[in-house]
Amino acid sequence: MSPSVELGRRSSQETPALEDRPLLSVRGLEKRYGHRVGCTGVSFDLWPGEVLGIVGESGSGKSTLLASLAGHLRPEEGQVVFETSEGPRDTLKLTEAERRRLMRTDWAFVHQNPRDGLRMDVSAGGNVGERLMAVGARHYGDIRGQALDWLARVEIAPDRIDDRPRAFSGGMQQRLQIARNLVTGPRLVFMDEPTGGLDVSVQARLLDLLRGLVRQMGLSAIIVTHDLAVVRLLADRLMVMKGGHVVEQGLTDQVLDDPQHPYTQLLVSSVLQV
Ligand SMILES: Nc1ncnc2c1ncn2[C@@H]1O[C@H](COP(=O)(O)OP(=O)(O)OP(=O)(O)O)[C@@H](O)[C@H]1O
Repeated sequence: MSPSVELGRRSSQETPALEDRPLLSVRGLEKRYGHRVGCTGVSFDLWPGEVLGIVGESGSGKSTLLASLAGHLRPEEGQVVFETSEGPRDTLKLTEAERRRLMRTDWAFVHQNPRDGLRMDVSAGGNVGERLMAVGARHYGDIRGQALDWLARVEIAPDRIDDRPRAFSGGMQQRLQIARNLVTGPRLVFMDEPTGGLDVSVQARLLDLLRGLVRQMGLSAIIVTHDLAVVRLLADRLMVMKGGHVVEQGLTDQVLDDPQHPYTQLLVSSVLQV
């Protein structure tokens, strides 16, 4: 059985070819905290293999948007339509069991703090293997083999496979979290400040690694960051947020080299002055 989530069915007649449709289609998304706006009026399409960066100052609504897209928060308005292997589904209308299945199969979420995305009392190999088992893998030798392969891909030495993440550095923990998320070949990866909280040299190595994996695997990803260097390296397209609104979106190089909105101009020039 395909590891892709089984959600809804449409006949091939009414369903155009997969490549003709976005992987994720978001319309009019709004999340409020009481009277305070978290994010509002957010609409965009994400195409297969595309990486979208979301940038903005602290409090602009980036994390709220990401959490709303990934189903961690319940938005009050809007649609988040994902192209499942069985056809498009509005993920805001999934049952809790369907949503959890989606998070184990087609979707992955890389948290800023690896502790939120790893099981700290389970070995490195176990952390990677657990996600494989969640999609049906049962053969111990295969699971350990794939875990070893993925540890190598994220540059963790094979002799650390039985160590627990708390014995790892911050950078290693983040690389392990990435291996745990990517081992099942998700089709869409959400990343919340994946290089945040790391030393500059560790950040650079992680970014390099992420860029390699994104390209090799043709991953579709949505990456929230306040760091324009991260989106310059990773994102095909950029969305700039301010006060819960998207103020500008477009191709990354276009937005960064020729920003149209005064807020984006400020954001870009403040980085250039550093
Ligand atoms: N749990 C919450 N309860 C009430 N208001 C919240 C909550 N979480 C976020 N907000 C508010 O929603 C708005 C957007 O916050 P959000 O955390 O999404 O911004 P952000 O761009 O991710 O900021 P940062 O980069 O600092 O994480 C802010 O006004 C914030 O105060």
